[in-house]
Order: sequence, then C-alpha cells, then structure tokens
Amino acid sequence: MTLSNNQLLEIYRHLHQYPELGLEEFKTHDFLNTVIGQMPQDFLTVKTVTQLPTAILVKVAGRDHSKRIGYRTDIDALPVTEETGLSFKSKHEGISHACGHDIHMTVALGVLSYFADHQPQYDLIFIFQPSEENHSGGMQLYQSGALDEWMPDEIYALHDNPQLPAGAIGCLNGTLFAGTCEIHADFYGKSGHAAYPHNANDMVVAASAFVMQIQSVVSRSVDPIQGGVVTLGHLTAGDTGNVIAGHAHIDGTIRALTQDNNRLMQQRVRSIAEGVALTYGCQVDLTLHQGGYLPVENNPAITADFIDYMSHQTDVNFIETKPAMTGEDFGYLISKIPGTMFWLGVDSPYSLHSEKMAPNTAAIEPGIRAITGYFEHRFNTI
Ligand SMILES: CC(=O)N[C@@H](CCC[C@H](N)C(=O)O)C(=O)O
Repeated sequence: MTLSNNQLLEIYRHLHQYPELGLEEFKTHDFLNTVIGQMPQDFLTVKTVTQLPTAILVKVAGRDHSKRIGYRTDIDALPVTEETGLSFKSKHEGISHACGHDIHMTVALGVLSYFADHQPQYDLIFIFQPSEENHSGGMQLYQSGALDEWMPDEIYALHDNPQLPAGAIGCLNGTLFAGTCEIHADFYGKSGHAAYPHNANDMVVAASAFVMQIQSVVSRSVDPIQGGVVTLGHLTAGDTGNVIAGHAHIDGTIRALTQDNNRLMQQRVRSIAEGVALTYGCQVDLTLHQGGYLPVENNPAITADFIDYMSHQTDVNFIETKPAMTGEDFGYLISKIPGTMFWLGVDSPYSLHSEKMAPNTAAIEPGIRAITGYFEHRFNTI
C-alpha cells in the first residue's frame, strides 16, 4: 500500500528518535527493512551490501527492464545534542538528525511505497546509503560493486532546506553543492614554563599564525567571481594559562564549487602549514581528506527536464536556487552516474546542523508527490 500521511509521520518520528552515526546505522537499517517488508512485494527485490552492512538497495521491477532510474537517500545522523524541544526528540544521547536525513528517508519510503503499489514503466533503484556526513558512504557503496548489476542510467537525490518554504522544490541547472575537503593539522613544538618562552616553542603562537594566514587563501588566491571558503571550526592547544603549549590541533574544511579550485585551495593550505612550520621551527602533521565529497554537478539535460517539469506543475512550489557551499557525497555518485540533486524546503529558522533545526513535516507529502509525479513523467522522456 502507498503509505498514508499519518503512517509517514509515524515513520518520521520513529527515525527522528533513534538517530545513528555514519556506518553505525544498524537500528535504522532494521527499521527501514521492516517498513519495506510491509509494502507489497510483487515488484520489489531487496539487497543487502556485505561490505556496507547498513546499506539497503531496493529494485522496483518496471514493466520494461531496458532502463533504470536511481533514487538515493542518506540514513546517518550527526554528533549533535538535540535542543528542538520536540516531544519525540532523540533518545540517543549526543546524536540527532540535525541534517534532516530522517526527512530524506521518510520521503524515500513514501516514493518507494507508491511504486510498490503502482508498477513503474522502467526499473527504479532505491539506495538507502549510510554515512553521508563522514566516511564517504556514497563512494564506498559505489566502489563496493554492489550497485553494478543494478547500475542506474540516471540518479536523483534531495536534501532538505530550512530556508525554503515547507514542500517547495529547489534546484539549479549547474553545480548545486560545493566539493569539500577536511583539514586536520597538528603542530608539534616544545612545552615549557610560561616565564621562559626562549626555552620552549609555543604552538599557540604557531597555530594562531596558521589560522591568520589561512584567511588569505580565499581572499588572495581564488578568483573572486568563483569564490570558496575555508573554515577552521576546531582548535585546541595547551592545558592551562601558565604553561607554554607544545601541541596544537586544528580541524577545518575547504569548500569550492569546482574541483580545480578545491585542489588549488588544498595546495595553498598545505604551503601555509609547511611555511608556518618552517617559520616557527616546529613540526606539522597535515591531513587533507576529500574522499567522495566532490562538487555536486547536476547534469544539464536531465536537470533541464527536471526543472521544466517542476516549474510547470500547479501543485509544486518550484524555486530556482543558488549554489550552496554545503557538501554532499552525492557529488561522487553524480560524477559516475548523470543526475540531479535538488532541495526540499522544510522551513525552519535554524540552519542545517543546528541543535534546534526542526524540519516542518508538512514538507513530506508534497515532496513525495513531486518526486513520484516527476518519475512518472521521466519514464516518457528518458
Ligand atoms: C549537507 C551537509 O551539511 N553536508 C556536510 C557534508 C560533510 C562533508 C565533510 N565531512 C566535510 O566536513 O568536509 C557538510 O558539512 O556540508
């Protein structure tokens, strides 16, 4: 049966209460399997992935097997302590669906339940993918080969967007999300007494120099028309005020809309780290990790069809959006399989990853309607 609005809300609330971190989504996996198992099974084949045990792949057999459309949802949560005040808030201490993947999963189940009931023209492949926030789950899934026998001809995914009205569909024919690269830097010097700086090598000073010089990466090295961002969100050094710190640790992220600019910024961050080590006579251990977080480059022809469809539906509130500096490992999948990523508005005053972000669930039903409608249309244009 096609899941009703009440059933979808129940599903959403359950998923919201039991969030799990990337590659640990075992309860989520079991719950999704249970819901999928309650759908009519006539057209469904469910596959687990040995190398990625929390992933689920579902094929809905179409009337014609000559083409396949893929739809991916991510299933992991974030290490964020929820402060939404919702009555069904997270029961997992320190973990929450602050990025709204609970909405993504609910919408995917809604679309799947529709097609389990209404056989599609062509095969549909639903991908319930672990670890979008870290560990490049999309890349791991692709590289595991599990998708090979069901490789879609084109692929779609959504991300919820608190800044858009609930249920609105946002998209852009171009690069929707940035490519990201994690920065992890350790500076090693010599600790000592605060009174004897000449006998020590202060890593608070070295790390501070690194932080300040990083500010020139975007402002001096990146074409201002193209832009980019480097954020250093975490810095720790030392233990107390009267001891010179012998170690500092910094974590951050590089974001750019093109892979060329991402690489350029990685080179600049590396040069600055090495330059600071030379200047301050210390050691630096720098890790730059991009994994599968490539820019999300929407395919021009597929996205033109998607936007054309969405913008002509009287019951779809379509909004053309700008590129965002958020990252997504869907960037890897879309670099291998042409497709389109789009936003689903969830209307919240708080941003993605905020401990207060509570998506408006009124988005779920129009989101499912827009996607099922688009796939029915797409079967005639693919
Ligand atoms: C939509 C969203 O918020 N995605 C995350 C993706 C994380 C990428 C990676 N772990 C990194 O930090 O670079 C984001 O932070 O944009």
